Amino acid sequence: MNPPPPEILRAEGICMRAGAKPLLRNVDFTLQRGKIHVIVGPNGAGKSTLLRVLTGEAHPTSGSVALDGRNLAEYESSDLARRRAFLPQTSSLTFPFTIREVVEIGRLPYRESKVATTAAIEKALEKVGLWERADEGYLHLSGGEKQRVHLARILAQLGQPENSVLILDEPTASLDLTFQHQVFAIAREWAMNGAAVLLVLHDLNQTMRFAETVTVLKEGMVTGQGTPSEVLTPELIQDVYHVNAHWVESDHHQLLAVDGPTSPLS
Ligand SMILES: Nc1ncnc2c1ncn2[C@@H]1O[C@H](COP(=O)(O)OP(=O)(O)OP(=O)(O)O)[C@@H](O)[C@H]1O
Repeated sequence: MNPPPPEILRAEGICMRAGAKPLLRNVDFTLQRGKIHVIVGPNGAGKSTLLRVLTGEAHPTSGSVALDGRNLAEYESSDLARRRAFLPQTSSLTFPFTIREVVEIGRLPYRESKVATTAAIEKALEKVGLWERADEGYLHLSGGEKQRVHLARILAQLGQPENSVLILDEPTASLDLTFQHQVFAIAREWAMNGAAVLLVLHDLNQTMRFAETVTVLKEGMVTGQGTPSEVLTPELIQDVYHVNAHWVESDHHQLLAVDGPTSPLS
């Protein structure tokens, strides 16, 4: 059997408005199997809005999103759920579930035996370091622990990695250093197994280190797209974030040294 084509998701000419306010302006975007793509941009640039369009949660005012050449709207919801999973910045859940039960929600798109469900839950919870605590209540967990449970839930939701798109919105925001690295290890592992991984990040150091390709959004428009070292130049950073900064070589990585704002914030 031929391997699937590298491109898995294509968004073309995405425009989104809220009333008269343009949120996204003519955004083009592709995701490749086996690669980590990162979206960066200032607060309010439209990153989360774009993710909601790419997952099919929000409908663009114009433009289209296709997964393996088929418009998202043409997929059965359970088929789509097995193929793309989305971790939003925050997930609200107020019912007194156990950790295991929250992750089990990820298996709803599957018709399978109890044994298979338990195995999938265990595998996902092991990845985020919470298997030992599977029977604890979810509601009393810390913010970072809850986020790890939801990460396990969406990992459990996905089927074959090479047919999957894993989308995480600021996944490291509430995590300590250990679990930040765990999230990147999970993202890398899924990409190595053939998934397309899409992350929204604010940290340009993490972006430089983990992204194969990057899209920079500013005021709903793409202002840069390509490899991190091509795109994240001091000039672009100054234009987008209004700070003077330069990259410094450090052992195996590049680190961003921020010299300060280009002008005082008003
Ligand atoms: N339904 C809506 N109605 C009106 N405005 C909206 C709506 N959804 C988003 N916006 C606005 O669109 C802009 C982009 O929001 P979005 O959440 O996509 O930004 P973001 O780049 O993810 O920001 P952050 O980095 O702060 O998370 C914001 O100004 C937001 O207030």
